[in-house]
Amino acid sequence: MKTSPDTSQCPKPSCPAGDDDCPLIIELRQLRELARTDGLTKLFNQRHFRDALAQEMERTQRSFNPTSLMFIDLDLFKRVNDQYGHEAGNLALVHLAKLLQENLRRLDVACRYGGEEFVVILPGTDLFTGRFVAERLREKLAQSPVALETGPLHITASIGIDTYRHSDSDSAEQFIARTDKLVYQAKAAGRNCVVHGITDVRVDTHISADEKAALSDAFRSTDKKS
Ligand SMILES: Nc1nc2c(ncn2[C@@H]2O[C@H](COP(=O)(O)OP(=O)(O)OP(=O)(O)O)[C@@H](O)[C@H]2O)c(=O)[nH]1
Repeated sequence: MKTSPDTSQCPKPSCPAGDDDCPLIIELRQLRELARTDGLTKLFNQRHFRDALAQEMERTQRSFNPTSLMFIDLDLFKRVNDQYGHEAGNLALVHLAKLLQENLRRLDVACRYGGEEFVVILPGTDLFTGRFVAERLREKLAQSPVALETGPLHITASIGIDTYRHSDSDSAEQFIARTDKLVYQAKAAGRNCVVHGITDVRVDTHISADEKAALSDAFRSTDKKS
């Protein structure tokens, strides 16, 4: 998974005198990275998310490969802060960020959208596979408590997932809005669950028969709370 801003496409700031160790240039590069990183979780921030999503949607238009988008919102997080303190809340946010880093593919883009809300862009991923990934993350989070000094803290998240296809005419804002809305449906459904957008699920032809079978099994339990 991409865990730090990919600035490889942009021209790198360079020293006019050709000094690779120029302190000003090093600082400029660091500032550029900071502008796209969330300070607490070290994931990408919302600014990078918007640029990356626009890029993937454009890629979908050119390549016909769908792009899936996941919104992940920690459940009853205010209660965590109120009961265990803001520092414990911060640890929970870092815990989720680490879980995302460890359980996503290299090309997936995980970002902190703001507060206790995270987003993941899944390039080249249809809704069928995306739902499977979302359910796996939901389950992993529910089963891996945050290790606080006072003991384990169990947290869960509500997840919305939707897909942008070549035939879609949505803007990035519309795609974001329709996916974000699904999180509210997941909250209304009782939290700790995955809600997806469209239902005409298509099996990704690039996955093996074994993977398809595993996905089908997982799908039967998808959207259920553990
Ligand atoms: N510790 C910590 N808390 C944060 C941070 N950003 C936002 N929060 C807290 O996240 C909480 C979000 O609370 P709400 O929006 O009421 O939602 P919730 O309690 O998670 O309830 P539901 O979303 O309905 O499950 C607020 O108490 C914010 O103060 C942060 O960076 N660190």
